Amino acid sequence: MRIDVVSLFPEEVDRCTAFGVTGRARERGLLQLHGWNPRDYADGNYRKTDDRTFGGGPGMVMLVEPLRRCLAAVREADPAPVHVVYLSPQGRRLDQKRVRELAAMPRLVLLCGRYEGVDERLVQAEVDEELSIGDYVLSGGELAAAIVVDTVARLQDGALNDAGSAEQDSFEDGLLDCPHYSHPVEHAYGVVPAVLRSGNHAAIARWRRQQALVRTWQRRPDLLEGRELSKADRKLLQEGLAALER
Ligand SMILES: Nc1nonc1C(=O)NCc1ccc(Cl)cc1
Repeated sequence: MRIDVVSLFPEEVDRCTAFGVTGRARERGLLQLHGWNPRDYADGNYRKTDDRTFGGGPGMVMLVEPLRRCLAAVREADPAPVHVVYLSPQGRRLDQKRVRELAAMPRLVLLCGRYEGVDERLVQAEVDEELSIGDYVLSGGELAAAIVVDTVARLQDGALNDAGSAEQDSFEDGLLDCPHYSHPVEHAYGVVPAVLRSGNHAAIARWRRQQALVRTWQRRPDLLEGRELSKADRKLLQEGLAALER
């Protein structure tokens, strides 16, 4: 998968995705990341990329023309069709379902804004999708872009070892993850649940599913709204909640 990042600070996304699973996916060529700076496509001695906003008020707006030229160069750089994503608080909220869809695309272009915004005419003419990582305001779109790169990189074939891909499948079905434990079995902070050391894989899978259901019910009931739980899941959840009462 190829991702092109358009940003006044392309190195920020490069550095945020150069480590761990994402860094390895890049080293293995599972993900190619290219940075582009609209300042390289701006005119004049100051290579102006922003200017005052019409209508008055504080702040500057990113100019349409340097971005247009930059995006033309990005499209030109590879024959694969692009899907242009603009990161902003006005976008649709990113979730794992959309991450999976983005991860299956051959190319993504991530447009990172700075200042108060991007000239709306550029957004209307060039952007396929506006995405938000949450209801708060960052100083620029770069950290949001890095999150998109991270989430799609780990879904590339070969990015996670087998165990990792199994682990992410459990989370993928829209529930919160179950608790995890490792050595030592006994510690001042508590003991590892016996079922996890029983070697009974069916019981372990059942316990993990029950924990995921109970946690989701307690912490993120919104994830269960409008979701038809199977009979088995409903039983697991009820049993798990009852156990908390005891
Ligand atoms: N929340 C978010 N989810 O995605 N992006 C954000 C965010 O705050 N971007 C900051 C931002 C975005 C565009 C411009 Cl022009 C300036 C600053």
